[in-house]
Amino acid sequence: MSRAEKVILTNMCMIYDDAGKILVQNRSNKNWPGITFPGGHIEKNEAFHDAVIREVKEETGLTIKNPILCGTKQFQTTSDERYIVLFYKTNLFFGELVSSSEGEIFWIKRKELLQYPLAPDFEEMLAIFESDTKSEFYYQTTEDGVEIKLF
Ligand SMILES: Nc1nc2c([nH]c(=O)n2[C@H]2C[C@H](O)[C@@H](COP(=O)(O)OP(=O)(O)OP(=O)(O)O)O2)c(=O)[nH]1
Repeated sequence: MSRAEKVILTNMCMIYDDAGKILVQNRSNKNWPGITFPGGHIEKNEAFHDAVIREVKEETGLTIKNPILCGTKQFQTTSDERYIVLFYKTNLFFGELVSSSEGEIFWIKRKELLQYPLAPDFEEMLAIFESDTKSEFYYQTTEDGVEIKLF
């Protein structure tokens, strides 16, 4: 029996600077709207590293260097696909900030993040981006529904 499964691969990148700021996107997509980090779908035959650099460029105008894989997020879609988000972070970037149709891009102070209308469960995702001991955000399906697990 085949062990292959349907998977959707995406990425997301936390870009931060040395002054305590992070770059956020106000997603205009009605599907999972709100403040989040830039990112998008990984294309067929594309290295994960190249995909995050491309998505950040498309959505922010910035060119990032040395994105570091720092975690994952997963859930099962209603079409029974495994939806995977690869989390990256970097403080190396250059270029001019330009927003895309995906949503406005702007710098905020990290300590003020919770004052913004975050995308659903983004605060828990951020815990993974910023943790040295946890690297997985997982929506676990239980008899009572779905719960967030951080591993
Ligand atoms: N649609 C959706 N996206 C999510 C969820 N959780 C989560 O981290 N994401 C992230 C993964 C990606 O960074 C981004 C995918 O957004 P999208 O589906 O609008 O894809 P996109 O248009 O940005 O992708 P692309 O066409 O530019 O390649 O959102 C979620 O529950 N639903």
